[in-house]
Amino acid sequence: MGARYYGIIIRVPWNFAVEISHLSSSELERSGKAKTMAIEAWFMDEGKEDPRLPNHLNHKEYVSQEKLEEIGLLCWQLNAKDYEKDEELKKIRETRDYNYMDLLDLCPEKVDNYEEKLRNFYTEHIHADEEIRYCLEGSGYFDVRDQDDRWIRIRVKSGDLIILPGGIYHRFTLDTSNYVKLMRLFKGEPVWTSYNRPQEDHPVRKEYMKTLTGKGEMAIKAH
Ligand SMILES: CSCCC(=O)C(=O)O
Ligand SMILES: [Fe+2]
Ligand code: NI
Repeated sequence: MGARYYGIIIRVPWNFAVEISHLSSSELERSGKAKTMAIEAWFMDEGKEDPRLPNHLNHKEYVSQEKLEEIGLLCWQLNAKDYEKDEELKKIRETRDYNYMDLLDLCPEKVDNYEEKLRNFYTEHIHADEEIRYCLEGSGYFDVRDQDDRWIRIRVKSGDLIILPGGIYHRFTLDTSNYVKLMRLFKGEPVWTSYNRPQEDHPVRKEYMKTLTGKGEMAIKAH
């Protein structure tokens, strides 16, 4: 005799079901107590002159963490004051093999060729590897391009850890506070090489573009 079917139907609130179906593997990967509260991000008005201002659109348009994950970004909020002993950070580093670490104190007294570095940071580029930055003090803006090539501005402040996937077009600027202290993490020997746009033939760029298409197709199938 086969298993008997008792006809139990579990009703799941509709929006709860939607939330689960939209849980990305990255969200599932993020375990532990680290807060996954959305980091602040918005679409940029590209016509504005001062890159260090927030440069919102006239009608502010914020970007969700889910949207950021769609384009391959990951972010956590940790306790920056405790970075030397933080178990959450330790776990992220262990899980993702980030064995390299250094600190970048972005001020003219501590950085050689400060102005030139800032200019390079704000020149649209990609890397062959992930860019992992953990903001310990101060703040700044990471701008990333979305699927439609629009700039999304991501505000990082003390406690924000952000991972940009290899191949994503991005840039960085200080904000009007003019100071940031960042931890840089890396898997193995660090490579900081930047490839300025256009890089459509770069193999890592091509791989990255495939991850976007893949997600698009899945989304269509799921509907
Ligand atoms: C100041 S760290 C962020 C700048 C950047 O994109 C990079 O270092 O590659
Ligand atoms: Fe970069
Ligand atoms: Ni959907």
